[in-house]
Amino acid sequence: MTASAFTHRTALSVNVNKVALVRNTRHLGIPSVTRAALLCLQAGAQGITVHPRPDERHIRAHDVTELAALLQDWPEREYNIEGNPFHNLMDFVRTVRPHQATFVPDSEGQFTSDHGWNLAQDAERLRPLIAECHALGVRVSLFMDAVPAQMAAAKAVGADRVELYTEPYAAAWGTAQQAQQLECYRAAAQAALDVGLGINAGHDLNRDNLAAFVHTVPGLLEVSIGHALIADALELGYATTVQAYLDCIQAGATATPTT
Ligand SMILES: CC(=O)[C@@H](O)[C@H](O)COP(=O)(O)O
Ligand SMILES: NCC(=O)COP(=O)(O)O
Repeated sequence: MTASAFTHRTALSVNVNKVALVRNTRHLGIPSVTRAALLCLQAGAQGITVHPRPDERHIRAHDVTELAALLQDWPEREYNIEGNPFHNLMDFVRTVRPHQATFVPDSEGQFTSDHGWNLAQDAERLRPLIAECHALGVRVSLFMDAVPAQMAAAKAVGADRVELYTEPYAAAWGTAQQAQQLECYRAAAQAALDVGLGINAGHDLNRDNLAAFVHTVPGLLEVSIGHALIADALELGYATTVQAYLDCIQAGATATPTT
């Protein structure tokens, strides 16, 4: 896969972790992760994101390879794999060579991502892994807190982009801290731009808080959104789905259904 084919500004990459989470509660293969990804791509999403955690609570190894095969049929769309490169991420990167690897400093079994890299501590360990990704043709984004002073360190270690961790912004949405939080992200993005980094963002972005973020944060290349988007997809689809089941019941009551 080549990163250069992907040029859309403020792309939406749909994180399908939560589809796998539901799928994993039965052995029936539904809902299908690849089918969900296909529907998102058909609906216009510019990319697909997964975060295959070591405990496989949601995305499993076969999902990563099946999604890579799907993305081969969508050459202008982006495949982004997130994870800790000191745990399982690099195995996926070496096998699949996604357009982008997002390095996230999660511990094994972590509930969800809740902080960015401490580069004062981890830069030297990250440097060779970033170089390996580049040798494989894979862009590297580092998951970072919105701290302007950290952006030069992200550039210095060899990252192409940073993904700004947006949970603090999302938590401040609708409170007196909203404007102050937005300013933190604007300043962090400007600092990243100033040193030549691309800017991604994600975590708890949703239909309420997204527009102001896109409007305020300069140079925003990509947002990856999973939890809220999948929840919305469920709710926005209830009416159609309930009607389809009522139609089945009606069909069974009025005629002998074909088997
Ligand atoms: C890096 C990031 O913010 C997302 O990958 C988030 O951690 C999703 O992971 P879960 O779906 O396991 O919460
Ligand atoms: N990188 C963030 C991501 O992929 C999705 O995060 P969330 O929307 O599930 O919080």
